[in-house]
Amino acid sequence: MKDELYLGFDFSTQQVKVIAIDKRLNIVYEDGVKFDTDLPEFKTRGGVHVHEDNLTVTAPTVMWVKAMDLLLDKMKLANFSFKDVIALSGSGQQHGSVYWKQGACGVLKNLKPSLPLHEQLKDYFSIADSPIWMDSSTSAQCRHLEDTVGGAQILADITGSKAYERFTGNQIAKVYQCNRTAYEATERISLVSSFGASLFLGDYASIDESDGSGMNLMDLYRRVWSEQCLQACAPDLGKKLGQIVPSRQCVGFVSHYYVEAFGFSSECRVISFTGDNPASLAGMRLCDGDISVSLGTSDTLFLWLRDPKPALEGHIFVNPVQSTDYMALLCFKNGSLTRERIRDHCAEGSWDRFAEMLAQASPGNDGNIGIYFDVQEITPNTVGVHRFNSEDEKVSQFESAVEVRAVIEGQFLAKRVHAENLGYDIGSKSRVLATGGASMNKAILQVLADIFAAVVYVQDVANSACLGCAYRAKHALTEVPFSEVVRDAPEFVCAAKPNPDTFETYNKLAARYKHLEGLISIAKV
Ligand SMILES: O=C(CO)[C@@H](O)[C@H](O)CF
Repeated sequence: MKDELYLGFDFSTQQVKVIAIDKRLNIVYEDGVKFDTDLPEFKTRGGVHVHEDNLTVTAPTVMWVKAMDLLLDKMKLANFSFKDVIALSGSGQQHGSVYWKQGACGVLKNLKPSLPLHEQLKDYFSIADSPIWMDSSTSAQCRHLEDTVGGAQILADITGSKAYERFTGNQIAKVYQCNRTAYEATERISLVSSFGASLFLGDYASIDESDGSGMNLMDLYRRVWSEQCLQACAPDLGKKLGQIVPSRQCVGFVSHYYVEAFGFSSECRVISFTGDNPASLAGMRLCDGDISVSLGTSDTLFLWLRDPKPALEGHIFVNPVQSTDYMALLCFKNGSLTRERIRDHCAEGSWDRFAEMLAQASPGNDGNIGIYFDVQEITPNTVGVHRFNSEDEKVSQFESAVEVRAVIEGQFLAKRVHAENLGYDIGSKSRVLATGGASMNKAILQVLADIFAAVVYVQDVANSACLGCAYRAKHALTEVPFSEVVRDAPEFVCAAKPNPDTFETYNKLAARYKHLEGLISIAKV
């Protein structure tokens, strides 16, 4: 019987990943290409280049293209049945931007199946190194944008967020101001998500409503570009960005390149790509009332919203699977790379040893609190590593087991405190759905359950963004609600139940964390 497959790709910070599902939602293929190890010629660390100013962070655009070449070749070598793919979609790290040079569209439309993508596209990016979400170099552009529209809260009311350094409008403004020639040589500006869709479409793919919400440029409610925001960032920007489309839009069929080079059906549909976090919301089949914690390069916390209240903290995006609804997101830049640094320094690079040490120190860490912002943090906007003893006195170091517990408790206390700022009720019986690399670590999830006083669930797929895109590809070909399409997906598994004996300890620690984080933020300012 002819199979019916759906593909979900994810252009994330550290790798390009893919998941294939069949019509019963079973995962039938999963793979990835890691930038640092599979493409060492680009000399990235964690998939990125941190520049000397320690604020500018980019990734080579053509590295992402070459990773896609390698991934498709791996699938071909594995005899993946491309001909059975009915539809594909994907996601990309949010906020990053790709600058296509004049003439690039012609090359995209006429890709030669005998050559790899990267060889044909490598000369068609007007900016070779894409700014990405870890960049913090555009504070001046953020202030200008907020001043232009009348202030931070007005910008949040228009776009869903106050101005953030990583948001694409501010990044484009910096390109226009600092690299005018390149900006003027740019025919199209894509997000990483719509760039991925363009590779498959063989044409420029439109930006979707959900990922477009993360640019400080889109009117959140009207779903069109805000003219005043566009003009505040750069001239002729609307033309370079193209139109916005719904996140479930079929943007066309795969280009002849994939039909001839890999055996895709010419009837294989390309469904709009979206941001990695909106895609994770889909992959985790979030329901109203759930809270999701994605523990990846960045840690993100997001929830489904019907009635958004844009604020001066966090973000509101259009919901990727129900366009009348929204999603709230908090992003913590110091995520897995910080945990890995302390694992390497304190636990000989071993997660098993890390888990053993986590168990050596008791919940609450005898009142010791660590705040580890190795790089400029987003939530809140400050940087530095700070350790405090039970008397709130700064100390210069912790012994290893305390340091291990402090980094995990500190990161999760931050998530709880900022979620409560957004109105999340810790006492509610919400489910915490965990995903991302660290969600495979039970010891870490037990701390999450205790701090949130909630049961933590996982699904046996860490790549929720890829899975979400495969689900979205299937959903786009139907007229039923997304929840109907994923109804028979494998249930989430309880990974950790909160220990009630820790509730009082963490209530007190959360209050102290909030106070101490406030102190270090003011000190930074
Ligand atoms: O900036 C973020 C969300 O606003 C990050 O989670 C990126 O999407 C990670 F790729």
